[in-house]
Amino acid sequence: MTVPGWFSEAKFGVFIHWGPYSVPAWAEPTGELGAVDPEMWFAHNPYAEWYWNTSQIEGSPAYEHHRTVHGGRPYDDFLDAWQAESFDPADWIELFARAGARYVVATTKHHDGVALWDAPGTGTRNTVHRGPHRDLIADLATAVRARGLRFGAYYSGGLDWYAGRRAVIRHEDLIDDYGRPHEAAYAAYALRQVRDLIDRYRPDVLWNDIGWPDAGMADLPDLFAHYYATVPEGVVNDRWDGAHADYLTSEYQANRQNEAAAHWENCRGIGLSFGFNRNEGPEHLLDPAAAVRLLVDVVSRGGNLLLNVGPKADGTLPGEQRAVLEGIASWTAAHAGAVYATRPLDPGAAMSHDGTPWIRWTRDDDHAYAFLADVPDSARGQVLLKTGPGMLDPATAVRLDGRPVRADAVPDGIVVTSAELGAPLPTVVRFALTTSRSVD
Ligand SMILES: CC(C)[C@@H]1NC[C@@H](O)[C@H](O)[C@@H]1O
Repeated sequence: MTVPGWFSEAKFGVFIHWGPYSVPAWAEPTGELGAVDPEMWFAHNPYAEWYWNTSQIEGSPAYEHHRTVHGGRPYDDFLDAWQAESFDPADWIELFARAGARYVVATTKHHDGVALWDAPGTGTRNTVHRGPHRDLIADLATAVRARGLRFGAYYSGGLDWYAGRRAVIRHEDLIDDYGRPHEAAYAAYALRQVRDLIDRYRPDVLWNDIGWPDAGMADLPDLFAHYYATVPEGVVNDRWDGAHADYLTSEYQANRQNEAAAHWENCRGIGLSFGFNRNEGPEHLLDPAAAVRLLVDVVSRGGNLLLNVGPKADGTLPGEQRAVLEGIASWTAAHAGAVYATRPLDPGAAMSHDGTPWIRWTRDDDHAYAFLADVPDSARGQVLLKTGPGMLDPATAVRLDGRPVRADAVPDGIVVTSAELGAPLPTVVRFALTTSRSVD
């Protein structure tokens, strides 16, 4: 499993889930994938992008909502209701870039089968011919690359409730493969669309989801060969039913075992949903400090964070989600050097710590970076960093935000003394790695 340098150095990407589901924008903020009782999941799905499915499960709150608010109208109506009248891709990408994102992955076709480009086989059921009347993938790819970021394409190969089987997925009668389409006709349909995405947009990331149709598995070696020939620095995720993976993915708290891989990416929403969910309040969203600490934790363990935004149907980013990205941006402005193009610090060199204080580490060739947060008042501005003997030079301690810091060697590490260490947003102290010991 190998990845191009740009991907391993990127550390942070932004995911975009945008589609007809952004019109109802309705789900129950039940909880995080991996922490919700699977028996509850489908009928109380917190993923607003699953609205077509959830709203067809009789007795579910989404079913009642769809009946009473939308009169049980066909889901297809939401494509025409989706106008994207305020869509300004450059504004989105500017915010993502300031927040420190190095790549952006956009849904090109989610499970509802609606394409955000003039996809072959969709006729007029796409955003070029209906709803926004725009090639949203071209708009986004152009804006992303104009800002110097990499562009990735998400494609739902394993589920397509329009071109594939329309089985409503309920827990109690869960079809062994979630009602996924496996027939040859759908496999050909999906293959043609992914090849079109490659040829038109040359995505730097090929992010497939929910696997690939059985009848199409034999097509994949040639598809990947074509992809790498077209995009030499391209990278492919792991959701192709085992056919191939340049890196592994985890989602919220699910598949965390994949984070032991050499290359991995954790993805989640800023809230509990990928598509915009009007029912989410501040209590359901990461605040800036939690988002930064999630990024730091993932990077300290050698992964990338792909953090999702769910735009509204009009093309604006929800204010609460913008605020989180702005918070990440202001922290990143002073601390980028401790995050990007770094790698995990050998556990033997220094210990991370959960709780109070919260401690994480990264390193580059010459320095180690300690991230400190939630230092209790009782610590009176002092934190013991448990480090291996002679690995870090306390005399070289520098706070990246420029505030004064003192570091003293003690028998089992280094004591750092500084004011205002207790912020929920991490304070970063940089140390020179001594040449006396290799810490790799
Ligand atoms: C991680 C993200 C891409 C999620 N994958 C599983 C989907 O069912 C979900 O809606 C979302 O796209």
